[in-house]
Amino acid sequence: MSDAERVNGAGYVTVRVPAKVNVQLSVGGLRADGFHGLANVFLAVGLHDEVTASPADGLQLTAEGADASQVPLDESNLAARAARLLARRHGRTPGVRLHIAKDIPVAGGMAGGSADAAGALLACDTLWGTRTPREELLAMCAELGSDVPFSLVGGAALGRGRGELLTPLETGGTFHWVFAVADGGLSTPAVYRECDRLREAEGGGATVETVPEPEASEDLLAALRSGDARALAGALSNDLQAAAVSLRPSLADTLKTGEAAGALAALVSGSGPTCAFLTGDAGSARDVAAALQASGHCRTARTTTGPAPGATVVRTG
Ligand SMILES: C[C@@](CO)(OP(=O)(O)O)[C@H](O)COP(=O)(O)OP(=O)(O)OC[C@H]1O[C@@H](n2ccc(N)nc2=O)[C@H](O)[C@@H]1O
Ligand SMILES: Nc1ncnc2c1ncn2[C@@H]1O[C@H](COP(=O)(O)OP(=O)(O)O)[C@@H](O)[C@H]1O
Repeated sequence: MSDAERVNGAGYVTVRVPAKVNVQLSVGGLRADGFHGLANVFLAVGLHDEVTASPADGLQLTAEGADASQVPLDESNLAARAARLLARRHGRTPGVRLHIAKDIPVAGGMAGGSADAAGALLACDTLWGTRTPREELLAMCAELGSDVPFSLVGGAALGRGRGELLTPLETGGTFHWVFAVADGGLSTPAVYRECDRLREAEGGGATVETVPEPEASEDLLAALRSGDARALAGALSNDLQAAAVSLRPSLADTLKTGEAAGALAALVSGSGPTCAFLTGDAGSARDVAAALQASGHCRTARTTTGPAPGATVVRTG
């Protein structure tokens, strides 16, 4: 029997996966394995990719959406790597066609590739009827990338280690955000390297011997719990922001434009170059987005809310 016939009745499975913003990204020293220890507070937001898995004899990959041309469709694609990893775990061939409907900016600091990896794992597990235990799925996510476990889980969570060791966090309300999407991405490893370079240039060193172990901010966790946007605005932080701005100085103008238009706070999302603006309500978010759009300091400005649920099966047929 071919993989195409071995599908437990499902013709396709579509999984929806959210983007993230890091409301706190505290970066520790460079570890011997090339990663940095983090206190990474993730918030999932309502920009989504959808990954559809359907039976095929080999592994096929397609993508659609405004940024689809920037998505690698070779072996390096994180969704394809996820399908191969799951197939290997269950001793089967990765017979699947994966289609990515891409709405998360590519290389934008919003974990779009991680979203597709988590989406492909859940879609293939559902299509193949392999019923992988949640803990094993999370371990496979961590193998695929530091941010991938959070894409599966969604909501809000503290990521320790390199970001893969998650503790879910309570949130007391909905936060309104604007995201200024830049033209072109930034490479995550390059931004971490720039962070290390800046630390060394300041004379402090950049390794675990010299940089203190990062900790989650109690004020930030309390603001998330209470749902108080003003309190959250006062507690937002990103240790990679200076490095992202150093590599892309125009981001400073983008951040200022959103603040001047009434955002409660502005910060770079993860490794950037997407800039995130926290606002008090939906109306203020629309105003900030309009000002950003009119300024020409970004390619496009998107309004949305968080927290959003993690990877979810939304359609089967
Ligand atoms: C910066 C963050 C913040 O959430 O996200 P993005 O802004 O890229 O979305 C993450 O740490 C990105 O996580 P992810 O994109 O999954 O990274 P990985 O594939 O695991 O690692 C890619 C590379 O980034 C660097 N890296 C990543 C994670 C980490 N804790 N320390 C690191 O130094 C390493 O150079 C590593 O080789
Ligand atoms: N499914 C995917 N979607 C987007 N990028 C991917 C994917 N698979 C691999 N990549 C690679 O990962 C890099 C980082 O992309 P992405 O996850 O969108 O950004 P970030 O790490 O800034 O959140 C891209 O430049 C691309 O080469």
